[in-house]
Amino acid sequence: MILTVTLNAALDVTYETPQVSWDGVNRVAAVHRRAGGKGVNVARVLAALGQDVLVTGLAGGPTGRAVERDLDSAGLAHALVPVAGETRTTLVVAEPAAHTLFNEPGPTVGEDEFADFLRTYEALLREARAVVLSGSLPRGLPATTYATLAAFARDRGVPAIVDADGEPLRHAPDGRPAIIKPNAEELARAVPHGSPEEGAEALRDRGAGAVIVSLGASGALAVTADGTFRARMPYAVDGNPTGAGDALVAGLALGLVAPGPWPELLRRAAALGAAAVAAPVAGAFDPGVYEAVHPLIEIV
Ligand SMILES: O=P(O)(O)OC[C@@]1(O)O[C@H](CO)[C@@H](O)[C@@H]1O
Repeated sequence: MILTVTLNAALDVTYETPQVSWDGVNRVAAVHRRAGGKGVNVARVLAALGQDVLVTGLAGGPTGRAVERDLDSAGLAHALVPVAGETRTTLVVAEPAAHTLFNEPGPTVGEDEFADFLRTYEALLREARAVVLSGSLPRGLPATTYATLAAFARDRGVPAIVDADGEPLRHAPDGRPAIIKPNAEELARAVPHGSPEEGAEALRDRGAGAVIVSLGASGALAVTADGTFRARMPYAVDGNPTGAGDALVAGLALGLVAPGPWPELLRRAAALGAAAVAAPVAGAFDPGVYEAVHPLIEIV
């Protein structure tokens, strides 16, 4: 199976509204509530593609239980390690032309709780063909956490993908993951000087096998051992971009369990990202958009 790790799991709430009045009362047209956090979204996309997946991470309190119940009802296998703190809620305010996110920081995790997680992680790695390490870290965990988890997996022969921001992204190459996937803003924060290509090369020089930069409607950039490739999108897909990066990561994870030429892997990953924009909530994608856009993506 493919293991996805969501240390800062969330109950994702999406409010659809025609227009927000920031100093007034807003009536919400539609509400979606479901288990989220980036690794959960990756797992949803992989499961929809017929892959065997398992969700792990940390969950606590009534919100953590709501996350587990929602994973059960989605038919997603999970082994979330309990923590004393309360799992967070994230909120997307979705207007037709703007999507505003409010991400709570999440619980504070103790050393003993993380040690419990490591024991579970080690056991699950024995069955894993690839591991995805995604999203923010809850308070209490060091910025080296993803580097540690990637190195742990690598030592056991399991390739890892890291999708992180800030200090955890800066440290990620130290764990020598197979792939690091920042978006352009995250990459610019981690490597402030130079172009996205130079930034990606810098992360690769420091230990990542490949660096894939998601560029929103402009596609993606891949700096790999086989060369540098760009996915150019034929058109911009309208919708909710929240979770598009997670769908792209799901595509990259497929490439770790069934390797192929980078141009093909990148085209599929970029098509999944675009198809996720067409779905109203993170973790979903529109198969029709995927089929339509996939053959039109140019790889240069
Ligand atoms: O706060 P993080 O962990 O960086 O991001 C969390 C989050 O906003 O990312 C997903 C979209 O990628 C949402 O489903 C989710 O809750």
